[in-house]
Amino acid sequence: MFSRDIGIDLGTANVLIYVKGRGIVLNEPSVVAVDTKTGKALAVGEEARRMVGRTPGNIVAIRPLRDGVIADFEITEVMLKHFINKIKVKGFMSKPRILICTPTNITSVEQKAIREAAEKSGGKQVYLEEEPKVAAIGAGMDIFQPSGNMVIDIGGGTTDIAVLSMGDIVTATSSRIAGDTFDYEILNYIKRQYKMLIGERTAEDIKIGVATAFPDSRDEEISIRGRDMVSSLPKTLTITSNEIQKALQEPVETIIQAAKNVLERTPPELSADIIDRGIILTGGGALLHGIDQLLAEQLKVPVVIAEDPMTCVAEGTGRMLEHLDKLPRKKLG
Ligand SMILES: Nc1ncnc2c1ncn2[C@@H]1O[C@H](COP(=O)(O)OP(=O)(O)OP(=O)(O)O)[C@@H](O)[C@H]1O
Repeated sequence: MFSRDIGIDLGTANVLIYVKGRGIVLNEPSVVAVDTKTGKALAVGEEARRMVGRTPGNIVAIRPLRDGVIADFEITEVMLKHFINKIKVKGFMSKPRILICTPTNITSVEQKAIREAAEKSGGKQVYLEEEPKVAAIGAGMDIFQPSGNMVIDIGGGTTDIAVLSMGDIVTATSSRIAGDTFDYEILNYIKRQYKMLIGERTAEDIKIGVATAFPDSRDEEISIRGRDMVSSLPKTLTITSNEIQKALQEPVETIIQAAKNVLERTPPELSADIIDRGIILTGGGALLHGIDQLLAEQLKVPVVIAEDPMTCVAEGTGRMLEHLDKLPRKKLG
């Protein structure tokens, strides 16, 4: 066993771990299945995700980071420990230095909790770094030059929007409207329109399978199953892209508005750079069909989806691990 530095994208939907010299070695959902009678964790990650919405009464599948905050400190710690142990078993390391990415708007209490969870999971030194900065680096932007770069990272629980220059954030905002909100809006739409209850997993399948953010740009159908609210019996429905585009209008508009606010607060020289370089979209929400097209139309700036938007943050931690010794003292644990 030897010590290696590791980077963690501690996301509300997925956790990715990057080991220096190896690349991404773990990519699992941020879910823990807990026995409510004993309080014990029964499964973590992919195994626990398969249980979401399908557990008997005494087992709950918890997403400890729901909505971009640490909703459950203890379970977050259990999850982190489990994942770090899992890669240790593969023989990667003893006491690693850990770089963890967090959303921009987390409180100092939450920062402390993440740091402590990482330390208790075996981290020798823990460094915290803001997610949009690392996402931009992972997407291949050179944020260390004196010029403006803009990134919109749409994750499961948070959307982070930032303009970066000379290695730091110039203007930024973080919103809790992201991938989970899209699922929630779809679930509510089906409830309102068809009086049918569906689970979160089905809502996500609809989003991936047929949804679009840009009107009339996608023409797909999906057959879904749920429970009829009137008869309480199982029911099958066909849902189309057009109706889901309308159901998602409000949260999509909120993200556009947040991006406009960031642009309005951006110094003009940097705005000019952003027109030249375009905005980079990262995070799983960047894969929402048509979101790039709509943002480009509304913001009047070119918009590009990163090559592999869901791994940008983890890849970014990988690049930052090369310079861990040079990170500012304030970031040291
Ligand atoms: N093809 C797709 N179309 C639309 N949304 C998608 C697609 N693929 C994944 N997603 C969504 O991306 C989100 C997860 O993205 P990601 O893994 O980047 O989030 P995270 O980093 O865990 O969250 P956060 O940044 O909020 O902490 C989920 O809401 C998921 O449904």
